[in-house]
Amino acid sequence: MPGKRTDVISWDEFFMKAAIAASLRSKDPNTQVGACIADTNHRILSVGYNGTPRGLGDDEFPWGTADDPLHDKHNYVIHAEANAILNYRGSLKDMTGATVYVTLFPCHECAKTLVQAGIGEVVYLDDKYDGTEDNLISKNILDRCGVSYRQVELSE
Ligand SMILES: Nc1ccn([C@H]2C[C@H](O)[C@@H](COP(=O)(O)O)O2)c(=O)n1
Ligand SMILES: [Zn+2]
Repeated sequence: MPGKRTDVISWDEFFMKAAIAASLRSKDPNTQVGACIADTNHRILSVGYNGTPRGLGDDEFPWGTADDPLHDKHNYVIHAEANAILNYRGSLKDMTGATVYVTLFPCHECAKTLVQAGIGEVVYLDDKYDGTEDNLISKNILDRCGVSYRQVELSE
């Protein structure tokens, strides 16, 4: 009788790959972000990616940045983490102790939202805005609110 397979992917890898898959739906030409929220029983609660609000078609949306705030994508896009929380259709009142897997370290607005949703841990892939003011505020919020965070590397 053959033995069981042992070279299965880890839970970290599984959920991060789900987040990466979600990011592939993003129409943002510069930064595509995906998020996957998993509970402590290794069940996926929700996924999301950075995109436009319903009613603002992401195909027609001008995905640029501009000095004029009216024409800057940052003021319109819903972030991947926020979409993952908003997309949740389960019956939990909050996501206490759940982990969010996100392909980019959360911004400070998402950090606040994740805290308030009860997320206990952030696992991230990239931290390309490390050291920026927004990134420092985000880490300050997570630290002060007792949300842990760690970076993962994928083997391939
Ligand atoms: N944790 C994050 C950070 C950023 N986003 C989104 C917001 C924008 O669509 C894009 C960032 O664009 P960039 O300033 O790099 O041109 O990523 C997110 O969803 N989650
Ligand atoms: Zn954000």
